[in-house]
Amino acid sequence: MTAIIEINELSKSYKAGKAVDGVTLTVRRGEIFGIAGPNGAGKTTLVECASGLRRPDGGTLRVLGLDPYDDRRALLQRIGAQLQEAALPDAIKVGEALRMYASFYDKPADWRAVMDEWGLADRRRARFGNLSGGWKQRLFIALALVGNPEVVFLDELTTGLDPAARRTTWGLIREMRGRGVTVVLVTHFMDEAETLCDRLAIVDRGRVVAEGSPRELIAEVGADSLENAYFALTEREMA
Ligand SMILES: Nc1ncnc2c1ncn2[C@@H]1O[C@H](COP(=O)(O)OP(=O)(O)OP(=O)(O)O)[C@@H](O)[C@H]1O
Repeated sequence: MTAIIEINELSKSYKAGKAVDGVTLTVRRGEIFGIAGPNGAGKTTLVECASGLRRPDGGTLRVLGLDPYDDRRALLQRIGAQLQEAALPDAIKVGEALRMYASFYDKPADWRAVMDEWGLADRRRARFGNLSGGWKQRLFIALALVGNPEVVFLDELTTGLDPAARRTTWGLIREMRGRGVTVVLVTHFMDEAETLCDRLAIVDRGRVVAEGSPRELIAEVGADSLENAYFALTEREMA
């Protein structure tokens, strides 16, 4: 399988210290790849480096064959990123948001078709601020896809959702993969990673402590679930 993201010995420090400390990992085209780890492990920093938002201090990083920071104009045309809630004004309507985001891309998808595909047509005139958490997430997914990206980065997409909305969102993420989009998913939920991810990396203190399919990680430490494997791999954090 072709690598779509190749990260080699990547490091990034802030004033307080190293956030990413020699990370090496590969994401393959067409997979759902999870990044899990305790608070402050460096997951968001890693994703920000991969999507061209931060410049790493060391190591190499290629996304779709591009250097995310130096080639970020070209990269931004080919990736999708989940917005933070604050990125949209409450008053914007669903249809307006999709049309606006489509205009940022050279070769966008047909935003009306994306709106239909993701079940948002009935809410086209609804204002963002009036949507429930589940519908906001659905809009964020549609906005991440409106540029026709090859890779999508999702950071804690299901945090704060009720169980039904979470399950629906899992279905939407699988649908993305079904359409050939590679998905990088930062998550705190091991049930989510176990059911959704083809492979994942567990990151702790800026380093990858394990990488593989959920089954491989479970076998690596002889656990009975990914959650217990996660605790075994990161347990010194708990002490
Ligand atoms: N903009 C920033 N300036 C300074 N320090 C930062 C910045 N962003 C993150 N950090 C620090 O870098 C480390 C890694 O943070 P990061 O947000 O990448 O971790 P994370 O794994 O995504 O955490 P969480 O699960 O809590 O979201 C933390 O110690 C954090 O305090």
